Amino acid sequence: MTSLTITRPDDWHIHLRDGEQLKDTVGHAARYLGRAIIMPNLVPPATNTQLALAYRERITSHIPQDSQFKPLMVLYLTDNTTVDDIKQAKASGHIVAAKLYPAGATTNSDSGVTDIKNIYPVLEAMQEAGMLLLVHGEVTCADIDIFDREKVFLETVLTPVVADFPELKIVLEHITTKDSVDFVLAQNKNVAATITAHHLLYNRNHMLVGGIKPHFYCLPILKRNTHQQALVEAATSGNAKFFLGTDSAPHMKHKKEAACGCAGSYTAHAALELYAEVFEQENALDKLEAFASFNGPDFYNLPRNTDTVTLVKEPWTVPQSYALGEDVVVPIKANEDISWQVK
Ligand SMILES: NC(=O)N[C@@H](CC(=O)O)C(=O)O
Ligand SMILES: [Zn+2]
Ligand SMILES: [Zn+2]
Repeated sequence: MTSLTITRPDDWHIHLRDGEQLKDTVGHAARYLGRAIIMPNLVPPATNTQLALAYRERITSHIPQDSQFKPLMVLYLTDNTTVDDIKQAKASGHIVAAKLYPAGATTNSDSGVTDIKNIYPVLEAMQEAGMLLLVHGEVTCADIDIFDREKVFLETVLTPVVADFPELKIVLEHITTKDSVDFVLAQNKNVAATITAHHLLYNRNHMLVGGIKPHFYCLPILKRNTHQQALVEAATSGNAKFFLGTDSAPHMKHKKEAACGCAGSYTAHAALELYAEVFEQENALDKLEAFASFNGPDFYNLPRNTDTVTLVKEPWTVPQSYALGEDVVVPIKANEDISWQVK
């Protein structure tokens, strides 16, 4: 196959950052995505409607005229989020979900939730309002191994939440383990998951064998290849519980290539193209449209996009970096070829 036309895709988990970086991150995201769920882990985080809507304005000011890109905003949950915060967010019409960052689990999560019980009234209000809960699913206990943090989160946090809020729609974001695939499959229709391109393309050997590769360091951390294989099977299965969320997370080059490097991998320069490589390898290009363009809006109860984009098989070489404000970001597959591009 040398050309593939699908319904315009959306990205159900992306980081655009803020300030001088926005023109660059929005530029990449707005090239062909219809919508994107914009992560709220800014400094300071977007913890209320006013902050989220102001952030939305800053994003939209960078969307090119000819793009139809639409940012979907997310509220950052803290121990202090109130039921009223949820009601206001829902009423705004622009905030479609709230995000659970266990405090300390990932980049800019220090203001996150320290104990899930602290937000039980908020989860109740979200369930009632029909607002989705997005989850960074890792525990943060010092004595739990970093490779086990997602699995332990399923057992100790998510299992009770699903039992206590059966009507709450939950997206387990950027899943990295077979445990999460099995968990999501075992739940009712209100539990789904996003999968990144980098977790489909890589496992921890890519990050650690032959020298440490900081641009593969993201959270949840890349796991062993058996987990990678389970993710590939889930993504390419056509099952409606799994959909596209790149978790494209730009960090300045010098903050990644450092003695203590930041977590996050940048994929927005080639989001759909990277997934296409995986789906092609699996002989599953016919399933790409469901994963990229149908399952996400269906789960969010939003209309599917009505126009199309076309991928063509014309190899190109990824630049070694892209502008990111005053600095640069090193993308996934820097200096390597990608066989697909969006026309
Ligand atoms: N995935 C990451 O490793 N980093 C993300 C945060 C997140 O999504 O957990 C970031 O904001 O940089
Ligand atoms: Zn996360
Ligand atoms: Zn993320």
